[in-house]
Amino acid sequence: MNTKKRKTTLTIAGSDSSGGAGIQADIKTMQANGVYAMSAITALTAQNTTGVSGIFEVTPEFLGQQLDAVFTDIYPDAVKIGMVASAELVKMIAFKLKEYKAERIVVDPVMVSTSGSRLISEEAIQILKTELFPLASVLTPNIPEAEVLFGASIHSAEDMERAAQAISEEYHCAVLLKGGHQLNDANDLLYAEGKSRWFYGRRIDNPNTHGTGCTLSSAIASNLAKGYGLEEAVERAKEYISGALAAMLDLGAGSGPMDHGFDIGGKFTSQSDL
Ligand SMILES: Nc1ncnc2c1ncn2[C@@H]1O[C@H](COP(=O)(O)OP(=O)(O)OP(=O)(O)O)[C@@H](O)[C@H]1O
Ligand SMILES: Cc1ncc(CO)c(N)n1
Repeated sequence: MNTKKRKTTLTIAGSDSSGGAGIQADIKTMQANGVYAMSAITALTAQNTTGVSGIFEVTPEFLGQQLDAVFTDIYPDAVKIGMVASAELVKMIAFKLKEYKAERIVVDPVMVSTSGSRLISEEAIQILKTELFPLASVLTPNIPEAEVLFGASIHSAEDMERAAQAISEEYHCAVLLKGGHQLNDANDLLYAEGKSRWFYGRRIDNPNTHGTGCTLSSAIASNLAKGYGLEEAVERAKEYISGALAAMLDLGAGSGPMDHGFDIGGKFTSQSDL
């Protein structure tokens, strides 16, 4: 009998019925990056490329049950956290991650969907800061989220540097400030262990950007699970998202999903470089 092992990842996030963001984007990304994907769902959303029409949260107890089921059996090598709408759910996640001593935690502080719907309460943002950020290996805010955390607006590369450093120092974790909301380029800034590094991206002329944030954070978690250091994990994730956007999939009436099936030559799925 020939059996094999595989590196494992867990996404703790909301479901997107249209499959472009949330749990579905995370699982597609993890699969495409060669790791085994598991999920603990915080909420169901009724959502498509044009907007979010409903949110149905699970109870904190049921989220806890999902986390117990995963951690006591197939222990994840890395964890990605996405949409968590309420303070009680955030508290449950923090409690379980500490109980199970989870490592390699990527926190995407999802606040508003690509289509403009609010996905988190004000109270939950406060609890995220105090309970979950300190457990993170890296936080991945976009520019509007970083403005909320930094408390000032961000208009330039220098503003991004100041904000990433301030957030990193305040919450004692690395920060990847994503530049997808800039007009002319798609450069992301990593601030970790007292130094910053830019990851330059060519801006791809594709209006279908539903789930870019979920995809990037899941690709980073996959790479951390595979054993890459943070900088290399981000570099490879940036390459992955650029490829998924450049594949120019066009589905739905609004901002459509990316293409996770573009991995020509198995560069991302390969386990041989581990
Ligand atoms: N048009 C684009 N061309 C190239 N890269 C892009 C483009 N849009 C976003 N990205 C990249 O996608 C990643 C996600 O960034 P973005 O700022 O869009 O996240 P987000 O706003 O959290 O995503 P979401 O829309 O899912 O909430 C970053 O690496 C960013 O540079
Ligand atoms: C469920 C879910 N998580 C995250 C996002 C962010 O784009 C979204 N639109 N939906």
